Amino acid sequence: MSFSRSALRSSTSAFRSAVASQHVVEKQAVRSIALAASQRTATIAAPALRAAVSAPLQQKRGVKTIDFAGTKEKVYERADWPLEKLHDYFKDDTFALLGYGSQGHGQGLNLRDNGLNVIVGVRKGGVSWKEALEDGWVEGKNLFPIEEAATKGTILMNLLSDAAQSETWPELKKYVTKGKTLYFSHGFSIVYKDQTGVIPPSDVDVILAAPKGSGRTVRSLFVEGRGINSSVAVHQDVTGKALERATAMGIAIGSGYLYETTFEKEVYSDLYGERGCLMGGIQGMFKAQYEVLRENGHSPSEAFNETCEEALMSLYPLVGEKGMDYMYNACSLTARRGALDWAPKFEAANKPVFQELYARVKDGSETRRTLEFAGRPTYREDYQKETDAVSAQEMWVCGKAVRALRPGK
Ligand SMILES: NC(=O)C1=CN([C@@H]2O[C@H](COP(=O)(O)OP(=O)(O)OC[C@H]3O[C@@H](n4cnc5c(N)ncnc54)[C@H](OP(=O)(O)O)[C@@H]3O)[C@@H](O)[C@H]2O)C=CC1
Ligand SMILES: CC(=O)[C@](C)(O)C(=O)O
Ligand SMILES: [Mg+2]
Ligand SMILES: [Mg+2]
Repeated sequence: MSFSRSALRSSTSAFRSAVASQHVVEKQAVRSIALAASQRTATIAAPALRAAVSAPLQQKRGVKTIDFAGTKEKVYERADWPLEKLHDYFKDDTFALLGYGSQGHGQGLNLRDNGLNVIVGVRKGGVSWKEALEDGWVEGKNLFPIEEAATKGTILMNLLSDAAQSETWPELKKYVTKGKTLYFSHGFSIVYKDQTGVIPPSDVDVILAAPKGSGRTVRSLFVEGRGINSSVAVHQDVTGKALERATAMGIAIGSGYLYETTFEKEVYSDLYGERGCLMGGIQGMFKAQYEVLRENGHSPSEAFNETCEEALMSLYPLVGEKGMDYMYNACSLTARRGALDWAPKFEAANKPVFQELYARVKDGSETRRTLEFAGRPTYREDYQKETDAVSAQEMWVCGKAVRALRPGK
């Protein structure tokens, strides 16, 4: 008897998740030598390993309420859902992943590697269709036009673009029938229903697992045996099991930890964050700093190194790894003194901008703008023009040259 591809995949991914869980245990210093030994033999004894690893982990953990800086919040984790449990839980389900953008790619491949029954539904002949074929999805087997996938699926994963979700809803809602589960990775369509028109029938569970990062990272962390943080929420609970289902799905798509929230809180914070510190804010802050350096006679490379390169290659990764205080302590006393003095000034200057942004997210202005933009017949060209203009900024042209000089390139 030879190994089937999916059996192989599920045993290797079981190994990955076991190894990832192992990291957590290591950190807690409760790792036993016996477990380490079984980990080394995992490739030849995956089922035995799974049993050996998951059983003790289940007993040791199970913490559901964690104190985050004085506020207790609910968190679910991968150790609660060993692969066998996921397989059993979803044994009668077909995940119909509708859309194959950044999230469709990451979540779809992770579900597939976890050995779950997943099919992809995208427009035939579109860019996503081609990309899905390149990723090994097979037409007629696990790759279908959207309507066909929606018919076959028991769990409809709406991973179309947010604008396309509202555009396709009049057609798609026919397939959202009693007993199915409707899943999103964003609260957009549901929360801004007055703008999107997405109002699910009252006899289906409506759930969310929203990775807090790019779909590319959803995939790369999973492949490394780690897992992304995701938010998890329930909009409609018909079965009484919606939260459990959302949690199981969050793990199945490759999350490591799941943070419980609501659709509303998820979408408000997400739209706010990406416009702020995650994307819009850093572009604006970098550019302002760079320009003042240039206005004062500094060369492009000096301005870029002192603004972007040092931030991204040296100091920010330290913050990510061990916190702001660690990064401060890794810098000179001179730098620390100045940063402590200037941080409150930046905070005061930025806070009104953040307040305005949050209000615009909450009152629907930001989603209205997105839908209006995506509805323009020329939106692709318009978008390209705007991002080309960013790439053409001297700072990023210079950045290209600096990146090319990184040792090891
Ligand atoms: N990008 C990310 O990393 C994150 C995204 N999310 C959320 O996940 C969801 C999916 O986002 P993302 O993965 O970025 O995908 P995109 O927003 O890039 O959307 C891409 C998909 O939508 C399809 N699509 C677009 N227009 C239409 C249409 N009119 N009819 C049918 N299909 C259409 C595309 O198909 P085609 O190729 O055929 O055009 C493609 O498969 C969104 O809700 C988003 O907010 C959440 C967390 C992070
Ligand atoms: C990657 C992510 O989570 C974002 C920035 O919110 C998004 O792509 O919408
Ligand atoms: Mg996000
Ligand atoms: Mg977002």
